[in-house]
Amino acid sequence: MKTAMTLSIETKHPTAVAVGFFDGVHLGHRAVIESALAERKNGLECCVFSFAMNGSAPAAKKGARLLQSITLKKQTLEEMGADWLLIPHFSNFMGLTPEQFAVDVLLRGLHARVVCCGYDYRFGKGACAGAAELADLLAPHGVAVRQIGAVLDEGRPVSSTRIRSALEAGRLEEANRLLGRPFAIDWTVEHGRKLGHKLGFPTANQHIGEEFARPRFGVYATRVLIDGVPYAAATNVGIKPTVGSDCVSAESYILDWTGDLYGRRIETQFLKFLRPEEKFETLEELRHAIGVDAERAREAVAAACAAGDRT
Ligand SMILES: Cc1cc2nc3c(=O)[nH]c(=O)nc-3n(C[C@H](O)[C@H](O)[C@H](O)COP(=O)(O)O)c2cc1C
Ligand SMILES: Nc1ncnc2c1ncn2[C@@H]1O[C@H](COP(=O)(O)OP(=O)(O)O)[C@@H](O)[C@H]1O
Repeated sequence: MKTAMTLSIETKHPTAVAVGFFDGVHLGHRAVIESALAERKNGLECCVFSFAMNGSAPAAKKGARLLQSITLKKQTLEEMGADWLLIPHFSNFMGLTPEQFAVDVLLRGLHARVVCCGYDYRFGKGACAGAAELADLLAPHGVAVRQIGAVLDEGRPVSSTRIRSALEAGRLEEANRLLGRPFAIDWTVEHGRKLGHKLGFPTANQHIGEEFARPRFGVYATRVLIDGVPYAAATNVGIKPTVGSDCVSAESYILDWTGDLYGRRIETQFLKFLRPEEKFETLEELRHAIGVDAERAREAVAAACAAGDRT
């Protein structure tokens, strides 16, 4: 998959373009992207047109915590089989009229023959246009627009907002079901206070930035991928009230693994919520609790693998 931050691609090959921000690449997003991917059999390349929100964002997305880093989004789309991922800054096209976006970007820049969008897609300056306007603008050029209906779960549309709420409330199973795979973070491992080694449970610390979704504070059974190899782990998300911390992090004690992870990017996939984060009276109580968590995590990860959960 080729990735660019531009509003055009460097080949003249005709494409099927999936348009949307696609935060989390959940089941609803997948339906839109799969519609574009299906055009590969007709000789079109599949191009996903997303964007980055550095400083400017569509009104509907302002302040929303993101479900996924750009690296995880790229990885997911690559696994799905997209040929192109475009992630220009939103500010590079937010001022375009609907016609400029349709003709200059989709048609001339991306050589679109088919454009696939979601049930609530908006575009053009101030989000002034939708799928019907897009179809009207592109039909004279022989470009088809497909609007994909909402994918429902328990009668309600799957949405990034719904997934974020489920995560924050500790309803991890619901979040993972709507995502179609486990919620994951892939931040670089940072140094902590070196207390983990003293407790007998070294932890790989991944800081969760302000702009990203935070699962409910507590302990989770997780799968950690180190260079793509999966290991069971027990991960605490929160502020470590027993020892105190000024930022939110995910700290994973990785079972049956030893080595140095500082500065390395690991993927932590959340499989099961085990318990809320607690303030313990003593470090000995904390140490004991982590030992119990580790065994529960081992069982939960084994059960998830046995149930055929994606690795
Ligand atoms: C499985 C697990 C569960 C944890 N649960 C808690 C908890 O309930 N309360 C808490 O204050 N810290 C909890 N922690 C975080 C520990 O306080 C932290 O890992 C330890 O202090 C080491 O910190 P360091 O990485 O800065 O050295 C947990 C850590 C792990 C790995
Ligand atoms: N089983 C393991 N799980 C997690 N980290 C491990 C493990 N074994 C060794 N490490 C290493 O130890 C570091 C964590 O040690 P710790 O004492 O908790 O220090 P810190 O306070 O910097 O997190 C990790 O970043 C990693 O490099």
